[in-house]
Amino acid sequence: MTENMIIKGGNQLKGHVKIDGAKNAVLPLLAATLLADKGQSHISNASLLSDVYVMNDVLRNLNATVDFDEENNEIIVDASGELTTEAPFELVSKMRASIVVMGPLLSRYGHAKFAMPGGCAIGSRPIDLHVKGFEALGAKVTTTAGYVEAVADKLVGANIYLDFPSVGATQNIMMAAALAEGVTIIENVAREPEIVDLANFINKMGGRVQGAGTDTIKIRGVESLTGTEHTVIPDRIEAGTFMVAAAITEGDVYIEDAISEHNQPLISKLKEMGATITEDVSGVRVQGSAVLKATKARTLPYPGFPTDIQSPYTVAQVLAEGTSEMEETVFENRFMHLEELRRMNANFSINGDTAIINGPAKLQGAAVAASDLRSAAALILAGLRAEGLTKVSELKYLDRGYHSFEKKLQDLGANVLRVDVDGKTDEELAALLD
Ligand SMILES: CC(=O)N[C@H]1[C@@H](OP(=O)(O)OP(=O)(O)OC[C@H]2O[C@@H](n3ccc(=O)[nH]c3=O)[C@H](O)[C@@H]2O)O[C@H](CO)[C@@H](O)[C@@H]1O
Ligand SMILES: C=C(OP(=O)(O)O)C(=O)O
Repeated sequence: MTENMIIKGGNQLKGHVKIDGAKNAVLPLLAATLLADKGQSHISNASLLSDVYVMNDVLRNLNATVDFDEENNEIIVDASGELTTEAPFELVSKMRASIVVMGPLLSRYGHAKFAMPGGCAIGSRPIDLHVKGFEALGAKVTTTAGYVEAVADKLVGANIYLDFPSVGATQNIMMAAALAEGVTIIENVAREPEIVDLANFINKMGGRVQGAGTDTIKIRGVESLTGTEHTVIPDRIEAGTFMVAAAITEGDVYIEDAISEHNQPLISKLKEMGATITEDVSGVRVQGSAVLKATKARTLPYPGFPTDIQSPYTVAQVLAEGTSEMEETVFENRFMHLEELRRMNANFSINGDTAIINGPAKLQGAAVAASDLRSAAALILAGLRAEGLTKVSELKYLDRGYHSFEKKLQDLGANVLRVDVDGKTDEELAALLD
């Protein structure tokens, strides 16, 4: 069976969509549950994403008990028994974010051995900053035969400066320091909302983390941590994806649970394009305009324009009148979706880390393949504005970060279906959408 998303463009999106819990928040929260040697952790608003299932398996493989109540989006983790401290290649290779499990294991047991995560389609993804942090806390870190191993008799608080505000390194070091002796100060840390969510969780467990959301985090190590209850923050990238969907279809969509403060760069860029955006405490309403204006944007760590919304947003730039620019400064290979969009009639050139996009393109439906989760979303958005049939393959990427994406789009009036395309002609597929 080969599933594709098939789309016939032209419909304006109208109505109301509710955002799920953030992938990039729930994954480190699940890792942090391993810090608790007492009690259970109850994580609610956990989205049914393939990455979440993989992280649950990573925890189970380490000997934690994990129950996923899918009806209620709640994950209950009991890590109070003895855990193992090694994660094999088969699991780590499924999801590089599993590396954030090292910090909690090192903190609690003074040992963690993990298969080195490789790069991925969006770029090389080293872990030197994670390692530097572990070493500063007193661990000896070695890399042999594809595994990275950290060992410490005792972790002791330290001052650490990150050369780049890496999200994963900030999380890993924060968790490693949670049970270390004394005070750790990490400077030039990532300031993403998901970092704040993790700090709040550790503090509810009995930890002492200050400053999350600023560029310096201070952690006072404690003796032990206890499982607690926590609700995952809404996914700002899923919210942003629906904001773009509304803007490019001249739609009118209320995105419930979108926290506008978490999406300011995107909101301001969509307004610059001509969209009308109204923010309130429960969500964000986006009304698209008939003509989109060209913009220039550059991805940066938070609170800059997020790299994860870059691919969906460039679809709006492809459709905008005039010459737009997108500079990608975080990952070196994150324009793969544009090459697929070229097959749908997008007009652009790439100069180093900048895409120069000439619009407005009159998009034509085509068969296109996703190469990472945000390119999957971007190609589906492009299909919403393309003439004729668009077929997006490699949906395994989409499932990493978007739950029920097609259902949510259908509810907003999009002509989209997720179907097994094996043995079906384009005419047969197009007929399914009529
Ligand atoms: C699960 C999760 O939360 N994933 C997010 C997280 O990934 P992740 O935590 O992997 O991203 P980082 O912030 O660490 O990476 C950003 C940049 O720093 C570089 N780097 C990182 C670590 C390191 O030790 N050395 C180093 O050079 C990376 O190669 C990359 O160029 O933040 C990214 C940047 O916002 C997002 O795109 C991902 O969606
Ligand atoms: C790049 C992403 O995730 P990950 O770091 O898990 O690959 C993303 O969410 O867009």
